[in-house]
Amino acid sequence: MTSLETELERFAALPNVLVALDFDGTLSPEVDVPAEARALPEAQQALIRLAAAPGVSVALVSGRALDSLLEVSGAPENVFFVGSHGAEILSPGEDAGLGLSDDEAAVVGVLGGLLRAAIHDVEGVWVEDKPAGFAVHTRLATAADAAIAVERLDAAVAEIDYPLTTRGGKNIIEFAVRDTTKAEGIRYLRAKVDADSVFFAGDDVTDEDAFLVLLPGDISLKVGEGETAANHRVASPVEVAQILHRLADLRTS
Ligand SMILES: O=P(O)(O)OC[C@H]1O[C@H](O[C@H]2O[C@H](CO)[C@@H](O)[C@H](O)[C@H]2O)[C@H](O)[C@@H](O)[C@@H]1O
Repeated sequence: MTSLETELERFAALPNVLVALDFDGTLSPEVDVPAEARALPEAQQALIRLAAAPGVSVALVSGRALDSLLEVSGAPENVFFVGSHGAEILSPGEDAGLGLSDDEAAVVGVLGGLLRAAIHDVEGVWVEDKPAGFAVHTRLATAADAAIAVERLDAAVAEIDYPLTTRGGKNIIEFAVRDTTKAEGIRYLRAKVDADSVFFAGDDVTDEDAFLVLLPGDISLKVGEGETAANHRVASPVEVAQILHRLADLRTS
């Protein structure tokens, strides 16, 4: 396999490129309270450098609700923000809107109560509201309690007569009325900026959807352990930040 350095050099020499990045676990180390997550300062600095470089479009492609991503990312305004696993897209200078249908809004209204009732007495498990559904966090629960929560949640959502999308992730299970994935986000962005090549880095199972729609000549970077379709791997967000700075150096040299 071609080395990452060789691929970065080729990528940086192209006229028009897209650098797309997952947030939690990729730019930010994982923390117990999602609202307290922040991009590493080195990563934030690299985003600013890349977003200022001619012919480079930068995007954050996250499972977070768009508002939450805007709050924690610290990214400059001239980047693309893709939230809710591709359901919310904010392009620089444009408006974003999810626009749930009445049916979708009604399901979200009922779903939250069912999920909360299902896990209310399971220690360390809590429900995060999102625009198109909910994320149930189990990071602070024991493995046994997390398993109880998942069993109860499965039973609760079975009561809903609607084709919900369920997504797993790191200490999280999500239920949504939209079935978008990060693949749609990457496809949209590639076309929007007419990218000659795409770099995408991510750490979680939902990032695999994005890796799977990358094309020959794109660069895929998995962060941390676990099976992946990506071609390259690093151990942590610290190394991601170093790679982004290397890209910025190559692009501006
Ligand atoms: O696609 P991402 O940018 O990786 O977002 C995925 C989810 O991120 C958040 O949860 C994850 O990060 C938290 C903070 O580090 C951590 O506490 C939690 O265990 C992780 O699952 C966010 O809360 C979710 O809404 C996102 O879907």
